[in-house]
Amino acid sequence: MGARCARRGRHDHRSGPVTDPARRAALQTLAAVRERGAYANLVLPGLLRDARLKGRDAAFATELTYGTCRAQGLLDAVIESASGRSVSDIDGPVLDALRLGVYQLLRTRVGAHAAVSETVDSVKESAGRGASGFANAVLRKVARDDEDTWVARVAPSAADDLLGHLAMQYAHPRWIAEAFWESLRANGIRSMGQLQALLASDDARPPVHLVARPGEISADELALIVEGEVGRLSPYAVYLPGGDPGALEPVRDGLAGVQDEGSQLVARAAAVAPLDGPDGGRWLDLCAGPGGKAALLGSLAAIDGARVDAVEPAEHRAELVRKAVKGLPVDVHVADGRRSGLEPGYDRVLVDAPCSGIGALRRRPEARWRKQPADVKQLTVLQRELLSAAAELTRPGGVVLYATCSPHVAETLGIVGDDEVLAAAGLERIDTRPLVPATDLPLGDGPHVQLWPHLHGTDGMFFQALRKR
Ligand SMILES: C[S@@+](CC[C@H](N)C(=O)[O-])C[C@H]1O[C@@H](n2cnc3c(N)ncnc32)[C@H](O)[C@@H]1O
Repeated sequence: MGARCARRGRHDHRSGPVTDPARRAALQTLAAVRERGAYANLVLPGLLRDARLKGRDAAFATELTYGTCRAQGLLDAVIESASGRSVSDIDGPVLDALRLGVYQLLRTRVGAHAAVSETVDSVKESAGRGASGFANAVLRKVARDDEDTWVARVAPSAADDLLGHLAMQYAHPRWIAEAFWESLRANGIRSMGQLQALLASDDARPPVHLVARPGEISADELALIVEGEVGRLSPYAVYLPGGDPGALEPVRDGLAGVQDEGSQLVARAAAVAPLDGPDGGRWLDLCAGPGGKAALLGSLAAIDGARVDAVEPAEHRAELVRKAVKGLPVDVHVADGRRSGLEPGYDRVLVDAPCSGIGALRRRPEARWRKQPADVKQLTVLQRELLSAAAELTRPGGVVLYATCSPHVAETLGIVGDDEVLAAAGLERIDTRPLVPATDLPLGDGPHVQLWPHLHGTDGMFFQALRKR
């Protein structure tokens, strides 16, 4: 279930501006997401700064904004049921306010009176009296019942359609819940309880993971400084209990960064996978932007005396890679990975392929409602082409590490589980599980690794190591 806000009716009695600054920042972000396809996590921090919101107020605004984005499908179903109107017939600013209001009513401990009156006031301000009367009627109706009652009303019945029910309950588009279920089964997990746990953890506020840069600081030292907890899987991971990671001294000084633990494991696997023959120190990151894995690979390369070429076709993303790898033995190339023009003979090649990203939805609040099943088909063509380009650039006995932040079968086993694709590229699968440091957590039957938020606490990363014949 979504994380609950701990604040009750703080904004009941106010003077001054009609909408309080936290809700105003949330509404502005929701409008940017709806009108211009903005990313909530890129828009909100600037608005918080402009409004000088800090500490608990910033946390409140963040929870409202991201929670409302994540839960949109469920909120819309409730709004449609309570209003008798399709959300497509409701004006954008009114719909934003209703979503924010319904989120507060169903998924936070904000008092009902505050949630309704704040929403009604903001609608009056943005859309006039008539619209505010409509918002008032809808919210009062929603406020009569709790989340479970509304889910029972708007979701398919669990007895007839359990997957559809769970998708609505945990605010996921049905096609994504179906893709998760297909992937769980392909990974030998056949219980609907596991699907439920996966959707629930994907629907909750994600923990912040830090990476302690190898050669700069250890995870133990970092955990001590930031009062965090050392990670369970990656030797570089630290879990941050809360607060703004950008404000931490080790992050500001470049000793640590923000990176999901699963992504850390991928970069590490690319650096430690066993080669046939000695490592000549030529490493390649073929899909590098924005540079999180390139930075970790670069730190490991520095220790091993290796050098990394990092390829990224989008100039603005290549610039992010340059910033991320500053001071490390990494050369950034703006190029299409399918025809990079680089000299073949690499010992290690990471293909962190462009993918649907449905394994990392918890970190991208609005993404699940924007993605379409058709995106996947197009991406699989590109994924195959990048894998084949990677194979051509790898020396015999070298390793290609294919990874996605998606568990979708078409993007994972559909690519590296396809014997014809691998034979054409001269690649063979090697057991990837030993590339994850010893753990009690289940890693499946291999030879790939599929991580899951509910089992491993990471994003849903997939990776498979492949040896070039
Ligand atoms: C999943 S992201 C990589 C994330 C990155 N490895 C990191 O850890 O920060 C995939 C990247 O591939 C890039 N990309 C898209 N098409 C590509 C192509 N034809 N060749 C190489 N990279 C491509 C995208 O711009 C995107 O930056």
